[in-house]
Amino acid sequence: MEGVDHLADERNKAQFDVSDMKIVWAGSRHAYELSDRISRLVASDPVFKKDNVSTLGRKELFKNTLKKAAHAWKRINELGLNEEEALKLRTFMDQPSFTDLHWGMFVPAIKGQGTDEQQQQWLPLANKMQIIGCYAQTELGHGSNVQGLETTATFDHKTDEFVLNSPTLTSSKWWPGGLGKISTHAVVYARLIIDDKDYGVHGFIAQLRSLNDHLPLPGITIGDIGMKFGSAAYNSMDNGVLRFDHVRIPRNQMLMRVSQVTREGKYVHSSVPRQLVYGTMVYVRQIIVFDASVALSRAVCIATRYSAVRRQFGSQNGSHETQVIDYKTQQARLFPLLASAYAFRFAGEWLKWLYTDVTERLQAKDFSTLPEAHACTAGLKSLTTSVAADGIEECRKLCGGHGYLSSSGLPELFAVYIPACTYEGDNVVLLLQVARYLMKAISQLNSGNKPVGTTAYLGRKEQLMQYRSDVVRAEDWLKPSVVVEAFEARAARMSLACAQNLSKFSNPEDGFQELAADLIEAATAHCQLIVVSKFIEKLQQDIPGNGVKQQLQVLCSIYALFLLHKHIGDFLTTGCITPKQGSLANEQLRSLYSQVRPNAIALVDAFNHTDHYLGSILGRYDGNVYPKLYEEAWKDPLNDTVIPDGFHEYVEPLLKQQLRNARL
Ligand SMILES: CCCCCCCCCCCCCCCC(=O)SCCNC(=O)CCNC(=O)[C@H](O)C(C)(C)COP(=O)(O)OP(=O)(O)OC[C@H]1O[C@@H](n2cnc3c(N)ncnc32)[C@H](O)[C@@H]1OP(=O)(O)O
Ligand SMILES: Cc1cc2nc3c(=O)[nH]c(=O)nc-3n(C[C@H](O)[C@H](O)[C@H](O)COP(=O)(O)OP(=O)(O)OC[C@H]3O[C@@H](n4cnc5c(N)ncnc54)[C@H](O)[C@@H]3O)c2cc1C
Repeated sequence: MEGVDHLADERNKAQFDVSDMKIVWAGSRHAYELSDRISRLVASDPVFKKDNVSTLGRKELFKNTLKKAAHAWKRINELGLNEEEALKLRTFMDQPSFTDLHWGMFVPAIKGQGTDEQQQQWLPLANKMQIIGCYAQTELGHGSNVQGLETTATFDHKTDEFVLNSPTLTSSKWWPGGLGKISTHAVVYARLIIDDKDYGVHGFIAQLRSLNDHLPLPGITIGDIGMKFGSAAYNSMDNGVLRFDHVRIPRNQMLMRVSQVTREGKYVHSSVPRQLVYGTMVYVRQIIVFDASVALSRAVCIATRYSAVRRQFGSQNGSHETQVIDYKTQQARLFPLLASAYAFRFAGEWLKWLYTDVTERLQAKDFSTLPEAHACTAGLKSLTTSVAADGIEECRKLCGGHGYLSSSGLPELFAVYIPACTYEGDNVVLLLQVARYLMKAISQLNSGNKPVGTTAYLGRKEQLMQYRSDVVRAEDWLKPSVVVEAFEARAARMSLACAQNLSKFSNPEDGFQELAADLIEAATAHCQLIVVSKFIEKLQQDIPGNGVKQQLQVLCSIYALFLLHKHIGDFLTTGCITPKQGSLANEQLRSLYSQVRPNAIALVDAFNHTDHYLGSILGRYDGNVYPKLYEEAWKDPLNDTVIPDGFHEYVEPLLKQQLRNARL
């Protein structure tokens, strides 16, 4: 039944204009048109075909990735794509490769931490891909504890060079993507040593491989760290190991925007805060939040479309069985994830704005919003990637047995996505950073320092401690102010309780360690408040399109009330709401699920994912699942022959032996 839209009835039920929602999802008409054009370009290019990658061995997979990365670069140049378009093309290629780190971390690290001269020296080479770089920070012994890194960069007065060295096994760089087999250069994080004095971790540009024959330069040991989780997944990336044996680099290859070393070996710290050495991580965390909405939207799109196609039970007098999407349990698992995808999209948009704002301020030497930018990027990175990773796995279960098939696209999506909970900062470690930020804001309340930005609500401490929700009917929970107040009161009370408990310790650090589990719950409540608030703020904007705003209002209420339901313990124990108000929220949630139901397919269509990008038979736009699943099974390499390799060698003798035994 090629060409038939099996989901047409579902699409006809929609109560809003999908084409307008596509623009809201993309962020602007320009962003929509760009994504639409580039995703189709990639989907129609046979080199970017990806339905066979999960059956490739590591070497074949890696070669296939190199081929795609080279082809992407060729197409970018042939078509004269700008930076934004090129990024989209690599995104829709949908196969992690060394280029992600080159463009995503190496180039931004030089831009953020290099002086103007250093940028002029290195960026033209990197931008033309005459050199390929990676971000070599993590070591075998330390990832989270950046200050604990062991690689050294010792200044040699005589030669005006730094000597890079890996003094211990645990100082081996371990994990950097693109390092293992491809990068010619790296931004290497190492302890700066001058005259036996340790100045802490700084970034250095080091050449790793010859530009003539690609062999490692003298003194450099380098390789891939081996297979990772899943089949294809992140195995298309050459995460690497690197050791330096007294490798010399010129002094001007230390990234010197934040601090400098002079020819005389004098360490000079500029007025720029030292934390800017961590700036590339802030940049990438902000991208990762945006990416979380994309990853979750892919899984939700697959699970929603398939839930409308799949039928189980409920047939009466020969009628159709029930579509599984009509089961309330399916809705209660799926629709909060749909709402979360939208919520993270708008949180990501806001975070991008915050990041741009902080960058502009930094140029003007205003560093005041850097701590807020760090706390928000760290916290939202943690929150959104954890939800997206768990959400992808939930979507797999929502698709029943077929969700476990590689051709559902979900196992691959899960395997490639879950390291996002670890890379760019372990999610727990990052929440602890948020908790520190909150405790600091609270400790400053009495000194007249008014909290600003996302912690401004803590300034209304007295009012929030008095707060009691005035909800009396289920519909009251639809009012944005009612929701925001409840979330603010819960977050404030959790943080204030932690602060009070911390004050009982004579050594605050001991208290912080002891109360860490409570602190990350308070940090989570704060981050959830940010996402809820940003969704609500988005809805205060003018949103054109027939029925679009109404749908987003429903999703926003689902996002908030689902969280309230899930964390009901927090809201009750802090005394923000009563059990009765909690059950009214739940009642409202059920009604909201019914409102989403007719719009569900259109809401996932609004993501505008091509079938190529989704890479899922269950999530096909046309819903033609069964014939395609059946067809796909026959393509498996095991089905190339009727009798598999090894049968005659191992199984046939066994069968024959058993038959002989039976005859005796
Ligand atoms: C297809 C195309 C896609 C392309 C799209 C591109 C995407 C690209 C691909 C991604 C693909 C994955 C690629 C993974 C790449 C890695 O994973 S790279 C390695 C990442 N590593 C990490 O994230 C390590 C995590 N650890 C850390 O960030 C820090 O060391 C920690 C945890 C913040 C602790 O730092 P610390 O200095 O020991 O800590 P602490 O004493 O707590 O902090 C000192 C002060 O600095 C502040 N601070 C700490 N960090 C920061 C910061 N970052 N900024 C500002 N201030 C900070 C603290 O708030 C504190 O301030 P005060 O309280 O003193 O005012
Ligand atoms: C796929 C992938 C790609 C990567 N790419 C790069 C790259 O390109 N460049 C690069 O430099 N690095 C890269 N990394 C490394 C990555 O950034 C680190 O693995 C990450 O920052 C976590 O650090 P860790 O491995 O030291 O974890 P650990 O800190 O050892 O974490 C182990 C456990 O300890 C807990 N823990 C640690 N510290 C604390 C604490 N203070 N309080 C409470 N609990 C704590 C954590 O929550 C976790 O449960 C990559 C990693 C992966 C998986």
